[in-house]
Amino acid sequence: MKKLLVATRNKGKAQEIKNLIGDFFDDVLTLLDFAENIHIIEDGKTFEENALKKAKSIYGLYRLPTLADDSGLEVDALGGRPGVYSARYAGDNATDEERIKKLLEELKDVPYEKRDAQFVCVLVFIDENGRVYQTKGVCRGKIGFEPRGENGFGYDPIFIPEGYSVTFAELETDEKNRISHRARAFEKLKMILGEIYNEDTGTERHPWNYL
Ligand SMILES: O=c1nc[nH]c2c1ncn2[C@H]1C[C@H](O)[C@@H](COP(=O)(O)OP(=O)(O)OP(=O)(O)O)O1
Ligand SMILES: [Mg+2]
Repeated sequence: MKKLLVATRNKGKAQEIKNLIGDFFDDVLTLLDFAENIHIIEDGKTFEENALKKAKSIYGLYRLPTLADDSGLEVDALGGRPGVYSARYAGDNATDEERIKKLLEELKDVPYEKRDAQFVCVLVFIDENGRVYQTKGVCRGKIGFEPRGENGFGYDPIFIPEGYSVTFAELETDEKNRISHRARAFEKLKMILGEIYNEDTGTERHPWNYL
């Protein structure tokens, strides 16, 4: 019975991770399944630092295979903000709606041509032996002028991925999970998991190729 612990409290993110992880693990648990109220302070300056901190904190407690996802939205017109502060952009206890409202307000005078942005996802995986692996995925797009769609979570209702005219929240779950920043980071992670857990792939084990 192979377990994976996912160091997240975000329901939407947890669901996507369960859809994206594949069948390397029999059981995928998140912090939402734990009785204890584990709280990790995300004080890193980069997605990489925060993902590593989340993964190490949980691995240190349970010594089981552990995955952390640190992600966020970088808006070109704002010099990359909110970036690593995406979750806390409108204060610690704000809702997704409040974060979206604040971002739209900040961008109210920015024309469509200048509303480029990207979602970034950094995954850190620590295996049962304590080895650390990291992957990253980026998805470019535009910030819309008003929220549209009901699917997904977070900033999905205002993010229009490149090549589309609808928001992430208007896409079917499966479609978002084919093209998102998280999907791209998972494609690389799954190559690594394939090498760690299916030794018969015949490929050499050089995880740094996937950074
Ligand atoms: O696909 C996405 N679609 C919409 N919004 C997204 C996405 N991916 C990240 N985001 C937003 C949510 C949150 O405002 C921030 C991530 O912050 P981040 O610290 O990584 O996650 P979190 O605090 O919500 O949960 P946790 O740290 O427990 O995993 O970027
Ligand atoms: Mg967080």
